Amino acid sequence: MDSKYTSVGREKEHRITYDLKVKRKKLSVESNSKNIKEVEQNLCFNGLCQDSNNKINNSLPNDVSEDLQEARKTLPVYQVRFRLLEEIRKHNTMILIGETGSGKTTQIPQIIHEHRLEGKGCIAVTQPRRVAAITLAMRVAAETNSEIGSIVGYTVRFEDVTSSHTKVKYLTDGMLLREAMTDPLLKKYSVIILDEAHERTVNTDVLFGIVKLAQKERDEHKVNTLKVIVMSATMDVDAFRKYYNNCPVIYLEGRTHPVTIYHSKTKHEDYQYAAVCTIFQLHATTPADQDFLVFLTGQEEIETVMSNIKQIAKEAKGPQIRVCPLYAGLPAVKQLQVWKKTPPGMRKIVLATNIAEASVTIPQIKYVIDTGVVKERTWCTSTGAERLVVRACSQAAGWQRAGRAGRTTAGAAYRLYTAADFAARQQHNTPEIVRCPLSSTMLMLIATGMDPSTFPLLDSPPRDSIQAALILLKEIGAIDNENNPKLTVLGKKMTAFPIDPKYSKILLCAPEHNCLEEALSLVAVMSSENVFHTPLHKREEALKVKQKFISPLGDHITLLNVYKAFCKAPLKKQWCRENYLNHKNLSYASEIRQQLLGVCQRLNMTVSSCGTALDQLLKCLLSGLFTNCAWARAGAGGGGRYVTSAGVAAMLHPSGVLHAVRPAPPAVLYTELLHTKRSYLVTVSAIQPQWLHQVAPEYARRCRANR
Ligand SMILES: Nc1ncnc2c1ncn2[C@@H]1O[C@H](COP(=O)(O)OP(=O)(O)OP(=O)(O)O)[C@@H](O)[C@H]1O
Repeated sequence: MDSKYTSVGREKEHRITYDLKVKRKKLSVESNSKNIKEVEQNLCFNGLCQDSNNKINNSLPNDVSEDLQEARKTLPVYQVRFRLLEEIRKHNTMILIGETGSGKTTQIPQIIHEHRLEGKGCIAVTQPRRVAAITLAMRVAAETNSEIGSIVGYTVRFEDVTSSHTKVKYLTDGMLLREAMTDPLLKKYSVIILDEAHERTVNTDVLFGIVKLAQKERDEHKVNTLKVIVMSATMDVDAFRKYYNNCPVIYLEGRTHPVTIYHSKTKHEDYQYAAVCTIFQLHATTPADQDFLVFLTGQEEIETVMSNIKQIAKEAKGPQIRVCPLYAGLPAVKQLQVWKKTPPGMRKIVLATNIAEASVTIPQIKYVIDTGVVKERTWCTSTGAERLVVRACSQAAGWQRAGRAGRTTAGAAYRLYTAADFAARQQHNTPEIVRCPLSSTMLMLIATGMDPSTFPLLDSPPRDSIQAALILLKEIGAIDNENNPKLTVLGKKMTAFPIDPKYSKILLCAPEHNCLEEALSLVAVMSSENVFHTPLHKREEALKVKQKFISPLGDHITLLNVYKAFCKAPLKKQWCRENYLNHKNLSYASEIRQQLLGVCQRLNMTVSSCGTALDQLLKCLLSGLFTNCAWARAGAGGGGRYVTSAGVAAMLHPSGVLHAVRPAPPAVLYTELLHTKRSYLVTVSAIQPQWLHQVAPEYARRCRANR
């Protein structure tokens, strides 16, 4: 037993101390054996089995009523609200651990507000993902019987649904960071709840430091006290506790509904195939009102599995199926369709990336199918190359995924990997801050008046990453120097845009090139996902159709042509289908454009068009992306081989329009450097080498000297 930890238990209303690790093990208790047996019989040909050690269960009643108020009362957090309030009153910082679905995110802010603990201030609850922030706010508004945006609201990128009356605000961690740029002490808030701390997104990691410093400074200057609550079901408690000066850890026991966990008996070579098999095995044997949630790695994979399901469903036994995709690049309206009830007799199958992994409740999900993989972007500081890797997710992610079942009724999670595989996985997520480019983060830190070299981070990123980010910011003119950086006038304007600083630089330079109309469209499309849809079986046809959009200047102008044609098309969905374009991604781009235009208007920028003078647009692109130049390699036989300004040998990506052009242009501008088996330049345009001297003379001189 360790006196560091406090447990507030449903059955134990008095304070007890536990060693958390022992406690977590104790949660894995015996399950309902009848249930397991039935499932085993139905699924035996897929090699799935029940693992009696990895089952979440509890002794709570299973009688969730339709009435929201009654439902609240059954949640473990609600049961211990008075003890919890006492702890919150007593401590200004605390860590709160509680099972998935126990009511941390929906109940704690409400309980604080019901007892007016926030005083004149507001309660902020941060979420790593926008879909979680929106749906949680909607749920809590419904529970408090208030209109969304009044007492309970949300703020996510490009959308603020709050008012002066808002007391409980769900917001993405990125949005709270943006608020910190104008008010580093976050004075508006008296309570900040940092939820899903285990996710370790770069924004959450920075926020940990921002609130820690804000709290200290507010204490020192006797500004209203800031209470900080760090929450998760699966976090690395010891590391966090140390970071927050040995603050108390409150452990909340119990969950409302049990979740039984099954592991595959054997390893699956093809997890997509295993997922589809599992879906149809369950589909044939379970009632229609029990929905499925399947975790996959990305949009393309989701679309492939979706089309497989639709194909097989035509002949499969079982109820009618509605398949709903859920991934970050999906327009907000489409994401929220996942929460729409299906008509009686129809089963919903949600195919999601890890954006549905934490925080969200999709009410009818009974079964979670966890492929156990995640797609992660990693980045190389020295070359600027990004790598997209599909890798095994952490144990914490596995627990979170399982926790999406058992929210409104008992559920089960089918892990398409073995128990031994699970046991061998890393316990916690690798912090994003150690593997991603930091220019946006550094810009935000500098904007809040922090010194990047002394800023307290839970895990420090490699020194090279910080240095590379500062050099880039200096080069694009956002800061005055790298050692004691201050924002320039341009840098200050860049912070108004919630996008990569290279992209905001493009927009800010656009008026002088007379091309803000086009730059907005292009930046919006580049901020969305791939707009081309090239099905394998119709590849030739799709490529033929693409010809009508192609510009000899390269991929950027081709993308612009697509976007312009999309805007003009009257029947957009049908038009996209006929032209092998992704309707969802183009609609999302149009949403982003609208929001970016709003920022430009607030900054009084002149929105004009360069018409056919597309050189102007390319020069403007270069003003933000000049560090992304590459030169044709001498003696490479004009075969599309290039070397980047960082000295990386790379080829034009075969999907690009310049790939087949001979002779290959002497100099190009690229959006992305991607490493797979080889290094590729992705989304490329031809440029005139002298343009670089015009838009970034200092950088051009250095490049020439290095070449
Ligand atoms: N949109 C919703 N529809 C139906 N029930 C909901 C919804 N949101 C929350 N609930 C109910 O409230 C419970 C508590 O949800 P809450 O998000 O507060 O839990 P949590 O402890 O924060 O979980 P997690 O750690 O997974 O984020 C859910 O298990 C579910 O029963």
